[in-house]
Amino acid sequence: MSIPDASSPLSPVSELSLEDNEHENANLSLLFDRYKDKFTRFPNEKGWMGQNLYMYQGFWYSSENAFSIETMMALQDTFQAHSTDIYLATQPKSGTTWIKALVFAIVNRNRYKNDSSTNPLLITNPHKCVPFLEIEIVGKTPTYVHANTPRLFSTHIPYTALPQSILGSGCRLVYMCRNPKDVLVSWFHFSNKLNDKYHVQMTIDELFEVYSKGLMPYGPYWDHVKEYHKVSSEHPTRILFLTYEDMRKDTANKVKRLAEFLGYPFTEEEEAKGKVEEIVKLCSFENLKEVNKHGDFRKGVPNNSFFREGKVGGWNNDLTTEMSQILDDITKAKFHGLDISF
Ligand SMILES: Nc1ncnc2c1ncn2[C@@H]1O[C@H](COP(=O)(O)OS(=O)(=O)O)[C@@H](OP(=O)(O)O)[C@H]1O
Repeated sequence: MSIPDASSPLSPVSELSLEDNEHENANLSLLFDRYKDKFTRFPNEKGWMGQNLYMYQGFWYSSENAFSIETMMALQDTFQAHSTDIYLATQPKSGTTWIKALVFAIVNRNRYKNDSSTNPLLITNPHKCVPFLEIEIVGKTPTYVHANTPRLFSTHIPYTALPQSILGSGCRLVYMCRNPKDVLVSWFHFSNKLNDKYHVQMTIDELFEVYSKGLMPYGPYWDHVKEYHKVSSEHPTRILFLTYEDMRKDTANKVKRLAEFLGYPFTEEEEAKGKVEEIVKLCSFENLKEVNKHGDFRKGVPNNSFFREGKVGGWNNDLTTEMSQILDDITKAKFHGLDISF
């Protein structure tokens, strides 16, 4: 696989923008109406933010937003993967934004110079550099993803619910997971930044209650991780399984591993020139937080809501000893016999 060089046509940064518009919303509701009859008959329960979550093939989905059960069903019916695509899969709050930045930076390292007038990572949210798979299907097609190869997408969809064309395409997929206690606490702070959008607040006790039952969008957390872990151990050249904690501990070596896996290994010359460290710095929490101080990713979702403290083990400040023990017990039972540690 060749590395795009500086002579490849550049995508203007303006093309990376994925703003809502009325026309797209109309297309979206037409498309989604098709699935309503079906999913409203699925088992449902109240979960995150008091939303009705629907159970489909063992996982819970919300409805009527871009990350919905309708979107997932529409993707299953229509999405066409390319064998050169790269997919980044995560449970929400597990480091999605970071892995998007890293993979975008690795793949495009010869396309964008490290200057703040051209490099998208110095201008915009990593979520706009690597679109969610969901956005593609709802008509908000960013020109960037078609203009450049490989196409980069991210998704929170569980492995078994991915569109068949992804499963059969032979493309590469990176999965990143994170300590479920830090994931819960990250959800907690993020959710309460979305008051304008949802007009609800959840206490940590309320969130703990639904989270530990798996009643979150794309939950249960544990089953999501287990599925990707299993397929990664069966197909290690196609699916790379990473943890947020390992990435944090040894970012430079993990970036090299990631680059190799993706087919974009660093040359000796690049390493000697400090290219790996440059990418680590470009995608660091501090840098991305600074770039995303202002503005909204979507209506009611501020860019800065994706950058809180980026710590390993920060759950300590918000969870009680009892909550921690309950989550540890669930994790121990669910991950029994698997080499997953945080
Ligand atoms: N560059 C970088 N390095 C390390 N950590 C980072 C980085 N960018 C974001 N974060 C932290 O990731 C948490 C948000 O998770 P996600 O990006 O998965 O959220 S989302 O699913 O896209 O909504 C959230 O974690 P918490 O700080 O614990 O809430 C972010 O702070």
